[in-house]
Amino acid sequence: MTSYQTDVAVIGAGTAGLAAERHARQAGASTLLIDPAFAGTTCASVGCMPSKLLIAAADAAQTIREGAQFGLGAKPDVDGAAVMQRVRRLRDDFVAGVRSSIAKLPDGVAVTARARFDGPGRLLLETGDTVEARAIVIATGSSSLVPEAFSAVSDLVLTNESLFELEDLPHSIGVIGGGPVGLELAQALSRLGVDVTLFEGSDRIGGLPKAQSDSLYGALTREFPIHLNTEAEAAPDPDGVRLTWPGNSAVFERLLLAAGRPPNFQGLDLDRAGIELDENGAPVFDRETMQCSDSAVFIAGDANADRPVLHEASDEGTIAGRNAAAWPDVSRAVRKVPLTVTFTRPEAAVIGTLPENPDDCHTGVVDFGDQGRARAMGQAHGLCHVHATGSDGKLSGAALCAPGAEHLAHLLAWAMQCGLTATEVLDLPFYHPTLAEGLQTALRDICSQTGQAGPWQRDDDPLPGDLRGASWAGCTAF
Ligand SMILES: Cc1cc2nc3c(=O)[nH]c(=O)nc-3n(C[C@H](O)[C@H](O)[C@H](O)COP(=O)(O)OP(=O)(O)OC[C@H]3O[C@@H](n4cnc5c(N)ncnc54)[C@H](O)[C@@H]3O)c2cc1C
Ligand SMILES: NC(=O)c1ccc[n+]([C@@H]2O[C@H](COP(=O)([O-])OP(=O)(O)OC[C@H]3O[C@@H](n4cnc5c(N)ncnc54)[C@H](O)[C@@H]3O)[C@@H](O)[C@H]2O)c1
Repeated sequence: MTSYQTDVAVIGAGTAGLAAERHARQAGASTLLIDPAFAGTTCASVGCMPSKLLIAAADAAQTIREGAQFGLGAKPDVDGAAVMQRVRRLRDDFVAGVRSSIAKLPDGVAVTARARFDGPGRLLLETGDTVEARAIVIATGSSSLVPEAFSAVSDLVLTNESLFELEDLPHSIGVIGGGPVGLELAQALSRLGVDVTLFEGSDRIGGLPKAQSDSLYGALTREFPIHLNTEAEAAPDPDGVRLTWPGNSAVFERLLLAAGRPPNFQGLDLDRAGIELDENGAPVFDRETMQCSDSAVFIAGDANADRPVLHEASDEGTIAGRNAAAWPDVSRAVRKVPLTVTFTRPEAAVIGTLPENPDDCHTGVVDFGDQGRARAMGQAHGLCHVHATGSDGKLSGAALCAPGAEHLAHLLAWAMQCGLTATEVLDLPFYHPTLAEGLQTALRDICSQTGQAGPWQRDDDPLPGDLRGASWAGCTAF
């Protein structure tokens, strides 16, 4: 048995945990990074990267399929086994990259074990070893929810952990859950020739506002059926899984569960950590310090379920690691403008803060069904709302369903983080003909609502490109 003593112990070697350990060590603390597998992060192994690899194959198939509208005749001939092989081959490269950085950790930092709390500042490892730490970072990530209702068909159930291991694509699949995971994978599989039906228990998909959810629903249901407000029941069938829902039933070869990803708290014995837990048993924490109450415990990444996306896991790990090393001198970080992108086609994105009451803000609208570049590309579909507050029309939030939304979302997030108003963004260059040009429509809309003149209408109009008078001209983020 080993009794480890360290300044900072980090539980979980995912994106958040790796960042936390690195930053605690760089701040001069002794560190331990504890993980049962060091599998190379959820993102690289079973999350962001393999899903985007599958989507890339689906995009290639769809480009061929959509050739007809341009006068091109061809049909995709999908070799499912080859598709899955490429997904795994490139995925393994990404994982190898993460593992090689783990291998470069200083000797003795990485400890292979599952950890649980044994008291404030104390961990018990499944190996029987113990850890005493001045501060502890919880970075245990999240896992697919597998509702009890699907236990009778568990041998045919897939999650993001098993899907990418398939040797070949199934003929048909029922997808449970219309969040980002379900939508991205359902559309990719459908475009690769799998017969897909998706079931979403609520009236919206992608966690989007109603208008963008409706717009995305309209685009996706041209490709595969989506049943909203529907929780299907599953039963074994000689040919696979029988799903039954009001008024209907169908048999699928496989079932993909994408019903949410609760934090990995099982077996962590959080009640022994000496921290305050909320009514769901999750640690109460501060988003700007990642500190749990006023304790020496910090929580980062999907484990805190606050902003469960990759770049936030990395940022939160950084904040948690630095503060764990400095504890009790904890500093507050300024968090970035929230940004999420769902890689469906069209993509969906949410940026900043959306208004609870539309009357509280100015809202500019762009209909991508009538946008020049989108029409030229044969992808004219989508709806974008840009919100602004105050009499000056400062951008505060946006929701997009649009072709190229992954890029448009970044432009809007960067503008929001720089504190720009609609009229200031309109002073920036917009190339023609681009999808970004579409945003001008929404921005002008906001200008007309605030009474702020857009460029070319002001008495003191600067010459195009002369930004010296703009309030953000000294913005250090650029
Ligand atoms: C299919 C899919 C696609 C996604 N696509 C995107 C995307 O395109 N863009 C994006 O931004 N985000 C995406 N995400 C989300 C993103 O992957 C996560 O937000 C991110 O990986 C979370 O990192 P993490 O460090 O919190 O968790 P993880 O990387 O999951 O790390 C947690 C670690 O904790 C370890 N652990 C758990 N319990 C214990 C314990 N008791 N003791 C020791 N170790 C423990 C685990 O073994 C694991 O190594 C996707 C997620 C999925 C599932
Ligand atoms: N592109 C990206 O950035 C990306 C991609 C994938 C995942 N992620 C991250 O992973 C997180 C988890 O995504 P997710 O899609 O797994 O979860 P989610 O919680 O976002 O969505 C799950 C959906 O399943 C539905 N649901 C739950 N039980 C159901 C049932 N029995 N029948 C029908 N519907 C049911 C819920 O109503 C919900 O809409 C996301 O919040 C996101 O942050 C990000």
